[in-house]
Amino acid sequence: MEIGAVNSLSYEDFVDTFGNVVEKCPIIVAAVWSRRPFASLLDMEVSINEFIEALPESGREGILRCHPDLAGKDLQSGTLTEESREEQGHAGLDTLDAAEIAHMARLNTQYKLRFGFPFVICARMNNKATILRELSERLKNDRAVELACAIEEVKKICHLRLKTLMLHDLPNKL
Ligand SMILES: NC(=O)N[C@H]1NC(=O)NC1=O
Repeated sequence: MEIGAVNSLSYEDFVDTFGNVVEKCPIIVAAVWSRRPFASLLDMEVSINEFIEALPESGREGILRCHPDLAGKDLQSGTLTEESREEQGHAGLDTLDAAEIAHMARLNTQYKLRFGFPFVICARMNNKATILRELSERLKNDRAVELACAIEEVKKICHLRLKTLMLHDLPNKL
């Protein structure tokens, strides 16, 4: 997929196509559309990241709050977005036993009580063991450090979603 084809998309098609590169936050690509033409996919990704970084703290927290819990109720009830389902499946979170689900839920709850947003990590770059380890470790962070760390994970998820779209899904969509 050529960046030229992306640059020629109407904002409706652009948002339809890239709306979930940041989970349930289509407003981000809707805003970034006006920064076209992009020189490359990387240029578009940089624009998304700059937009996120320019948000006030409440906006960055809001992005995190749009993410589903890992191995949480959306996974159990089949209501995850397609992207999130694939990512959580890739990390093996769809094959946890009851004790592991309960353990993850306890840590997720502890994390949310401490920070006021859900634990976010790039599932495709992890597995169940590293996710549990990171969840326990990051619970010890200061709030500001943790917010920055979680936003970096959002950027990693966005990077892989963009790459997947450009390599596989986009030729079928456009
Ligand atoms: N909570 C959380 O990290 N969710 C996500 N991580 C990821 O890779 N996909 C998600 O939906």
